[in-house]
Amino acid sequence: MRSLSAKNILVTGGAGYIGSHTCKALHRAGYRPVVCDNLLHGHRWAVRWGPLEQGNIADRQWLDDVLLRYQPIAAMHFAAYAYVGESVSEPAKYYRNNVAGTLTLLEALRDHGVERCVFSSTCATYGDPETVPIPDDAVQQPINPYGASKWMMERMLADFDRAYGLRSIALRYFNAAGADPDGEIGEWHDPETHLIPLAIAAAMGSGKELSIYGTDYDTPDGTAVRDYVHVADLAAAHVRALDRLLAGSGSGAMNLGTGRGRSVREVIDAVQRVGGRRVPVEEAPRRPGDPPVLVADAALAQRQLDWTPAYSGLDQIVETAWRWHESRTGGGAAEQVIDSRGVAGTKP
Ligand SMILES: NC(=O)c1ccc[n+]([C@@H]2O[C@H](COP(=O)([O-])OP(=O)(O)OC[C@H]3O[C@@H](n4cnc5c(N)ncnc54)[C@H](O)[C@@H]3O)[C@@H](O)[C@H]2O)c1
Ligand SMILES: O=c1ccn([C@@H]2O[C@H](COP(=O)(O)OP(=O)(O)O[C@H]3O[C@H](CO)[C@H](O)[C@H](O)[C@H]3O)[C@@H](O)[C@H]2O)c(=O)[nH]1
Repeated sequence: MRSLSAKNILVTGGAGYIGSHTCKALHRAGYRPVVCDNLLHGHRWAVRWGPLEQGNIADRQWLDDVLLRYQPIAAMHFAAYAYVGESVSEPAKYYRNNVAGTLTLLEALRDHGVERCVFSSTCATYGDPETVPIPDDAVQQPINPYGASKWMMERMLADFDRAYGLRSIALRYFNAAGADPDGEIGEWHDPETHLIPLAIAAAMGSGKELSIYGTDYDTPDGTAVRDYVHVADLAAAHVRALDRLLAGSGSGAMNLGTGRGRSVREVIDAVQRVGGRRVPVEEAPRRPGDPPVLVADAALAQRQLDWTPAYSGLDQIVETAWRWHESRTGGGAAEQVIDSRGVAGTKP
């Protein structure tokens, strides 16, 4: 059966955290997100604004079938593995899924005449930056396989543009955080490694102290500094990038961040302030591969997409994340589970 909607957008990884929030924004903007996700890290409950096609982007036959049935006018490509630490110990897994998977996807898009793609890139492509805030045209020198895989994916997209006319915008997000302001969806990674959900879980009594990874950085309070940007702002930027491509713009790449850095201790203070509960902490050594400071200069997104973050105040981010976490867990600790790899995580 063929769906004749002229506004179908193929969204790989649309059952994941940032992808699902973007599906909601796409739906609001009048598009129909067609989610392609293998549900390895994504959730069926997060797919609410269009159909779910379950499969792996490395499966060309499955992709052909989906592309034939929906005939999307563009793609958004979120599907990837994104654990920096794991990418160091298991690089093959990252190059296989992120790079080889993307190659299969791009070939399929090319062969089915899909000529527009918005891509999830990351500040991890910059490595340890020379200048902070990091300009959009800073040198990309990734320092871990995850960042390298994303850099390679950007390169592939640029080459596919030159050779086959596939126009793309790579959005290099800084630290995605927060949850849908309406409380419908939110962040649920398993295992969770991100600072804000871990700090909230610790405050709610997960029984685990929050480790502060590094207190000896050359920063005002000694802890690492990041640029936290609300996931709803990222979602809005994706829709703007898509509109821009559909209006005929050429390819590009740009940062998405607020331009404001927050230290780990500032984030902990915000969680305590918003949640009204203490975050139990322990000081721990630096996490390998963590740059001291990552802050965006998002001038290009401001100029080309007319994008400025609307929800990315730190307290706003923490409030939405706290509410989401509370709605999933009832304000207590989430059930602890051990997955097949022996990694501790939480169950929604
Ligand atoms: N979370 C962040 O702070 C952040 C920052 C910068 C960039 N990014 C990038 O944004 C994207 C989304 O991140 P997220 O935090 O939402 O991650 P996520 O794990 O929640 O979402 C990724 C989704 O892709 C799916 N997926 C992975 N490999 C697949 C495959 N081969 N075939 C089909 N589906 C597959 C997963 O099941 C998951 O639903 C990723 O590409 C990530 O690298 C995230
Ligand atoms: O338990 C924790 C977890 C994190 N941190 C610190 O908090 C900061 C933020 O860490 P996150 O794990 O939340 O985010 P990252 O900056 O490591 O990672 C994000 O940015 C990366 C680019 O560097 C990738 O794009 C990745 O997908 C994205 O989640 C870092 O300084 C980290 O060391 C802690 O102190 N304790």
